[in-house]
Amino acid sequence: MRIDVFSIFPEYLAPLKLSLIGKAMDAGILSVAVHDLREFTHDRHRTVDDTPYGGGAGMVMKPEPWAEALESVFAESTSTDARPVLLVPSPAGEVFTQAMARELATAQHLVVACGRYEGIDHRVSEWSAEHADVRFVSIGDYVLNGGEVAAMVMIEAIARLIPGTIGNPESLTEESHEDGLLEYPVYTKPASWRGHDVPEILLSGNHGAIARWRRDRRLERTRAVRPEMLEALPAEALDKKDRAF
Ligand SMILES: Nc1ncccc1[N+](=O)[O-]
Repeated sequence: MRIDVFSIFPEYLAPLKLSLIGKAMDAGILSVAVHDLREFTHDRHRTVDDTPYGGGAGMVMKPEPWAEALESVFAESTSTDARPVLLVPSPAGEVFTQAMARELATAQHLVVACGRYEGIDHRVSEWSAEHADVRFVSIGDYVLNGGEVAAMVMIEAIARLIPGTIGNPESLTEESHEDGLLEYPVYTKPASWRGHDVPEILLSGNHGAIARWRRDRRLERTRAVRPEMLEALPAEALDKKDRAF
């Protein structure tokens, strides 16, 4: 997968080079390029914003720098069969979920437009729709100062699902939100620590009982913290023992 991120604060995206994403990039599984939007301006002040038509506070990002920036990578989209996906982090977007991360992990080319100020001139997304699949996506119902942090969140959630990125794919199976239940509590040595002991069952070596215990903890935690997730589960996802729990 190729990811191109555009921002007026490219240094905000520097942490992407660390840890898993860094390794995936070194392994050639993933390429992430961060571009400075101001490289696509031509005036002395490298202007990217202007006052909003219709009045109102704040500034709006001008269309032309964005069009030149996006054009520079839309054209390079290696795969002719799949159009690039343009992700626009926005509080007005569809909510980002694990299911969406899985869907986007199959894309060949992701382009992320990090807006600042009051947002990007809407015509940019209209124009982009001729060249890419445009998705406005929100990471949550709160307002950030720009799209950069949201871009980091989404890129990490997506990139870690690309085969080969995570060392042990097994570790992806029983994670929160992967199959509709929250994950079970985890423990490691020492067995007894400051008066708190690891649940006996986990030391028993009885793998069937351990699997049941873990499943019960997942049901318990999901019911306590996210009951709506339990309601949303398809009937066949819960076996008889689950329902008895
Ligand atoms: N919540 C947000 N606030 C500002 C920009 C982007 C955002 N988001 O969720 O993607």
